[in-house]
Amino acid sequence: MAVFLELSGEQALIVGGGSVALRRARTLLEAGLQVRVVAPRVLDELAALPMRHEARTYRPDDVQGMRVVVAATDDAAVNDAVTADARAAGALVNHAGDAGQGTLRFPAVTGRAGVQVAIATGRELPMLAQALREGVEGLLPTQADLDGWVARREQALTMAGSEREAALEALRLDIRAAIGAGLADGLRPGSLKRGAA
Ligand SMILES: C[C@@]1(CC(=O)O)c2cc3[nH]c(cc4nc(cc5[nH]c(cc(n2)[C@H]1CCC(=O)O)[C@@](C)(CC(=O)O)[C@@H]5CCC(=O)O)C(CC(=O)O)=C4CCC(=O)O)c(CCC(=O)O)c3CC(=O)O
Ligand SMILES: NC(=O)C1=CN([C@@H]2O[C@H](COP(=O)(O)OP(=O)(O)OC[C@H]3O[C@@H](n4cnc5c(N)ncnc54)[C@H](O)[C@@H]3O)[C@@H](O)[C@H]2O)C=CC1
Repeated sequence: MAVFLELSGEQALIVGGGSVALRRARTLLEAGLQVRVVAPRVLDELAALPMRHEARTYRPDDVQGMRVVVAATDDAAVNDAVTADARAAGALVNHAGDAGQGTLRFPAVTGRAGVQVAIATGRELPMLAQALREGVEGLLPTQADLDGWVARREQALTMAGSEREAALEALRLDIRAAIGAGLADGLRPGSLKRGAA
């Protein structure tokens, strides 16, 4: 199920301190969560982030009170245990090595000016998610586009009856045309390579 979560200010636990933990820490901090990391060793880039680090191995009571838990150690048995403990404690949990055990999957994300696009492949194929993300990036409207469209929509909503419908339809067509222009640009000959012809 695809949803956008509003978890600003909530507590998150990341178990593990490697490159996956670093990616998850950046995502969670950007979303405004308070991040605690439990791992004997963490990457320097992770240590530099505004999070609390406890330099030790995982203990089952670490998940208590957490809204989000990430199991990202290099030990599959530990990740399995963290995931089971977190589920039992009612937290949302991501298992880095076997996402199907958890309740949270992390998509490839792109966005601009509040518009967000998240991509999941329904399997473990991150390079497809990354390629699709790159394809979508060029379609994102600018802040000025968005401001103009919001103003036009608000104006249309003050109208009544067929006038309102016509104004909304004109806006819909203009938005589609703008996105379509971005698509056409991305599909110029040679810009999409499907392997040897
Ligand atoms: C299930 C999922 C996790 C989940 O949802 O919890 C998952 C699983 C696994 N990834 C693996 C490997 C890598 N993943 C990345 C990068 C990303 N992986 C992401 C998502 C997901 N990865 C979810 C499915 C997404 C989907 O397909 O819908 C992205 C989009 C988001 C993010 O993680 O931040 C982010 C790109 C962000 C961006 O650029 O926008 C890189 C680095 C790179 O490519 O540069 C590598 C190393 C290269 C390689 O191996 O490909 C492995 C093998 C591990 C092993 O070695 O055993 C597994 C596990 C397995 O396959 O079992
Ligand atoms: N979802 C994804 O996109 C990806 C998932 N993976 C999976 O995620 C796992 C982790 O990958 P990396 O971050 O590259 O690992 P890594 O090897 O760089 O880091 C492992 C971390 O786990 C910590 N750790 C080990 N035992 C622990 C314990 N008992 N308690 C707390 N911390 C402990 C270590 O101190 C270290 O910080 C991989 O084993 C793989 O299964 C790997 C690459 C991408």
